[in-house]
Amino acid sequence: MAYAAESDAGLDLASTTRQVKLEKESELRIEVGNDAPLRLRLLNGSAEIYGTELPPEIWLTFPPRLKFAVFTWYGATVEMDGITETDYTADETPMVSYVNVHAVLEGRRNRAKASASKGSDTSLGPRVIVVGPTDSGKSTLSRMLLSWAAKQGWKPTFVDLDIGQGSITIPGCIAATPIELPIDPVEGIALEMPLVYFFGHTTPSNNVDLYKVLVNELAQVLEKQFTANVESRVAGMVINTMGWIEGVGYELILHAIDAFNANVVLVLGQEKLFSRLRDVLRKKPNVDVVKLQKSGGVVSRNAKVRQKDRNYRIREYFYGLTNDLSPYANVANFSDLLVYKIGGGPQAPRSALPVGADPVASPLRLVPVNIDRDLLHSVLALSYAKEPDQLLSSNVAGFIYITEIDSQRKTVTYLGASAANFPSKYLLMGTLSWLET
Ligand SMILES: Nc1ncnc2c1ncn2[C@@H]1O[C@H](COP(=O)(O)OP(=O)(O)OP(=O)(O)O)[C@@H](O)[C@H]1O
Repeated sequence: MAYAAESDAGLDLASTTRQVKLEKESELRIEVGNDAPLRLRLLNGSAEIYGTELPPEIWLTFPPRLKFAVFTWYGATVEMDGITETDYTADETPMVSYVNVHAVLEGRRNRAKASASKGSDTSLGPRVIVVGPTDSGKSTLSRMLLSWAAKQGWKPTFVDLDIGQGSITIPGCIAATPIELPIDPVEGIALEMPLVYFFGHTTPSNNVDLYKVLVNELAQVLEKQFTANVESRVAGMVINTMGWIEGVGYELILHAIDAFNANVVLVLGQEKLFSRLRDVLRKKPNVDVVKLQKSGGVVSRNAKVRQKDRNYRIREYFYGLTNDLSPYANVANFSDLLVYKIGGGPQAPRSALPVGADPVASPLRLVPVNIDRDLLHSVLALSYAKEPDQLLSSNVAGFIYITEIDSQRKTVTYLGASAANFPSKYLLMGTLSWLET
């Protein structure tokens, strides 16, 4: 695991170090200060961060603003060095109910594995979808369930449908990746080759039809992979969702449950959503709807903080969590790039339509984008499509950030995360932009 480890040598530990003793089944909740990282180590006992065990004695470095909890099942002492925004211990947590869910999922994985070894190719592991309002701890619970499963040697698939605050790649995308090791508390998910679809907006209301198409596409690709890969199939998936639970948001939850054939729905922190889903899903005997309590440690984030977090995620894509990556600045000719948007475009004039029909915008229409200064500061996705008509159904290899447009020379300057060639000439654009600061 890529822990940010350091030795003690040469460090002045006198000023801000302190020890915290944690009783069994309690947690230390921390918000790292805004300006400097925090170092923390486990001195004795055992403890975990969102399902991943801490190594004994090794200092870990947590970046500014990170919010997390160190939980212990049996008691532990940890040492901290640095300034926190807040830190306090809490002995009331929903962790026992969360680990009970994990135990039930383990049972299902074992049963699926046993039936697969008897030759059944219908052996399906649990497909868990985590739903609830914003800031109910959905991502955190998803992460725990994945890390606990990986610790037992399973390779569950993580599906992140949260285009606002996802944890696999930049905002505006839905994505999936296998989890082979407990998730690193500092670095997050170790990515080999995540399967990423570019929606291009941070709220689904910009194009609900496109969002559904991409969810279906991702679900179908995973279904195919599961058919070929018993290990993934029996480990199942954990699907994280957005916090939009009313109106269209609610419809999109039902759509995702159907698309992925979810068989366990975990509802965090909202009675109303739980009873609505339980009533609607009663028709499906194979789907269990389970209500879980929200942790008191979950930190609420307002719209401004969410926007900032999105910018950090984009920055992290190009520069790494601790500025450890060097992006590539490149120049391309306008003619080298074919940029498309999905949705909108000129509507058919009323005169061209049958009497009584209303002109509607076409949400799935491919619209070529002229390269001009409007593209400045846009984040574009590099599609695997070989032809324009594959753009809707193709996943993406990565992203570029447009830093300069020279209309006279007809060149575009952009930042890319790697020097590798683009997978094709086709790029996708949405409303995602970033101002590098
Ligand atoms: N027990 C805890 N102690 C301290 N911080 C926590 C705890 N649980 C969650 N958090 C923090 O609270 C924040 C919100 O949690 P999380 O991202 O899991 O919520 P969410 O429901 O997925 O939010 P969203 O709807 O925005 O996706 C995160 O920064 C997370 O690290």
